[in-house]
Amino acid sequence: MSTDTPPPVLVEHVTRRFGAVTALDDVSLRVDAGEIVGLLGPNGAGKTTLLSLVAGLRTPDEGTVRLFGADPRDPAARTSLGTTPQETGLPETLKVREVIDFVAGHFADPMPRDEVMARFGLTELADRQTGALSGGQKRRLAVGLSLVGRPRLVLLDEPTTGLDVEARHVLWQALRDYHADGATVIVTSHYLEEIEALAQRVVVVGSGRVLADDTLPHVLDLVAVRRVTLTVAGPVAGLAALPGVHEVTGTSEVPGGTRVTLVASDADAAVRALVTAGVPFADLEVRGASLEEAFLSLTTRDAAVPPDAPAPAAAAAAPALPEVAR
Ligand SMILES: Nc1ncnc2c1ncn2[C@@H]1O[C@H](COP(=O)(O)OP(=O)(O)OP(=O)(O)O)[C@@H](O)[C@H]1O
Repeated sequence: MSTDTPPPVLVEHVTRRFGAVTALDDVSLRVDAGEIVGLLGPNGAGKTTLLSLVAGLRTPDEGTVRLFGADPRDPAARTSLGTTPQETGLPETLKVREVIDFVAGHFADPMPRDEVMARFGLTELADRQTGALSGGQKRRLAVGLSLVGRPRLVLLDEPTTGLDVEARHVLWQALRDYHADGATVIVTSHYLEEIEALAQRVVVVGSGRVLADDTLPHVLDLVAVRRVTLTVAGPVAGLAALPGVHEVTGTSEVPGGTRVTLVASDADAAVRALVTAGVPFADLEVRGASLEEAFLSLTTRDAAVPPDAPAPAAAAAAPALPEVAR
């Protein structure tokens, strides 16, 4: 492939608002051919909006979006695109094989029906009406349909939400196989597990901004936030400034002092600092934080940094994407 082949996805300084809500705020993202990228972020982060811009379903208020170098609203560019939205309506009375054939009829060189069904564990269900499929089966069919046209780029919005473990694994394997065949894949999820199963590169989106864009291991480190809960017999002001601590939450008065929870990226450093500083504490508990808390701490850390200030964590987390060689 020549070096000047346009990437499947190029998003530059895109802002998209819905009334007073800024769903995306100066977002840049480049995805090169053959990448499998996870978009990770809490509800309302802007993931679906970003995919809808890439798919040409919406237009940005500011900035540019290119799909294979073209305007995503250009039907020619979209012929290389396969998408599965969060919710898919399937014609209830059509059988699985009929729906696949119907979609295949729109493409010059579709994936054979048997191959679609084999990849997604649907072979036994070929003659079942889609209205009689389970949620997981419907989802597998919906994702399978997005691949019928052999797209070079696949956008999947929360492909396995609500599925049981087995259905989830079938879907993940099918997506990994399709990626191994050479496709570029972008998948959104709230679930770290899903992103871990699929993505090599992870883009963390929060409050409409790219908070991190890195390899899976680096992002796992970044979101490995801990909750350190302890009872402090004395003032708690100042705990937020301890090394490794992002924020102090859940303060309540209890016998013996104040019960506080520290959200920390480095619980060991925080506890060492507590001891070194001679903070009188008891009933220490250290637990893994939820992904939502990790997002929150990433968001607050990012927001706390003035735009011009050198910010190691935020700078490492959010490189200027178009310039970054991947
Ligand atoms: N059509 C719309 N009208 C008004 N607000 C919208 C619209 N679409 C999205 N938003 C708002 O934009 C923000 C981003 O939403 P978006 O659906 O892109 O987030 P998301 O990360 O995909 O969330 P989820 O994980 O819940 O799907 C949210 O605050 C949402 O309420």
